[in-house]
Amino acid sequence: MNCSCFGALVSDRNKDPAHSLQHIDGALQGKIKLFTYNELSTATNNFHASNKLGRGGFGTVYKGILKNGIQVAVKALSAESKQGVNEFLTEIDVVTNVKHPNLVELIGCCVQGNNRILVYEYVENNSLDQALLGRKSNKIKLDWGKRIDICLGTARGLKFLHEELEPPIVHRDIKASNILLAEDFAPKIGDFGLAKFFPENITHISTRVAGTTGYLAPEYALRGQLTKKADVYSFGVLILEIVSGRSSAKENWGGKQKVLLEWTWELYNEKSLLELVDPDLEEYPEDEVVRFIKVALFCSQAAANRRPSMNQVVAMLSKNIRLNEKELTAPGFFEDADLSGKSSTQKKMIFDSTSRTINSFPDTITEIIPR
Ligand SMILES: Nc1ncnc2c1ncn2[C@@H]1O[C@H](COP(=O)(O)OP(=O)(O)OP(=O)(O)O)[C@@H](O)[C@H]1O
Repeated sequence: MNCSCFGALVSDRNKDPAHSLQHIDGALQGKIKLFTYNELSTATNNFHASNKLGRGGFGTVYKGILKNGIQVAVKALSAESKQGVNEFLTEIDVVTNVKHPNLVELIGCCVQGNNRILVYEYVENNSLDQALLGRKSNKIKLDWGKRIDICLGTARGLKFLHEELEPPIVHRDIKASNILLAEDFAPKIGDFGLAKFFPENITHISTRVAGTTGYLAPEYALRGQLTKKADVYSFGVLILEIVSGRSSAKENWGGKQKVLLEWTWELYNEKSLLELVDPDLEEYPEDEVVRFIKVALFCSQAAANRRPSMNQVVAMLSKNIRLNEKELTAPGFFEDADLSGKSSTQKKMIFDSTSRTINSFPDTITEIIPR
């Protein structure tokens, strides 16, 4: 599937900073459903607070009902949003025509005056973040069966982005708040605002580091090297959250100052991985839970080239690939990291999110052996 319909438009805009939104509006005609501001204002009861679904880094999301009765999520980008017209177009470019049951569908947009609004399919059951890690009132009871489906569905969505699109898409911000749960709890990956086109013929894109601390792959956080394997790393951290019901953003797991991944490695070494399991989970098959945790460790290895592809991850989760444990080289992978020139905030972010974890990596990690 080809999804590069707006590439030219984005680069035109780069050349011409005075490029007007009206001009863009013209360019979008026929490529995506264009809503008027009035249509969306009516759908959301004038963007009324009672319809507010949440607020993200780029603006506020409202629930709306279109004239034809279809429910939508309307993401109004704030005027002061860091997401400029380029990113807006990138988001549209990336998600238009990209359809998969595990991806949130972009239905249309509105580019009128200074308004930049995205219209997505409405996803019923809030974000995984709220359901799993949120306040008690927002929490949803997710049994082991649902958790398997969420892991597998998310993996299939990512596999689609990485392996089945031309050019492939690296999401760049896989995290629990970007996984929405449908009525039947099927996961849908949303928020493609940070996604970039990723042609197969280059090994990585060196780019401004975006994404969320705690989920960031070390080579991406330290060197800005972005490959599909950065998403694989984040997905590994996400599996740990799903199995444990614990947030990767906190650093107090295992009774000491430890991030979730660090604690998991410790439990792995002690052969007590089941301690990680969410205390809210009443029944679960132990061997399967351990397998999922090990897949998470495969995914979040320090060395990007040791991480599996999403194709392999789907196979590992569905038990089509046998896991085998072998000696490997993870520690010291980033000893040569050059942090000169990084601001103290950048250094803190890097160390918080990655180095402490990397330093505690054991000598033995697992390798995938196809059956
Ligand atoms: N398509 C949707 N259907 C239902 N609710 C949605 C939809 N999209 C977003 N939401 C709700 O709006 C909230 C904010 O979403 P948004 O994508 O703007 O930010 P985020 O992912 O939480 O954070 P960030 O922008 O920093 O990544 C989500 O947590 C979710 O509760």
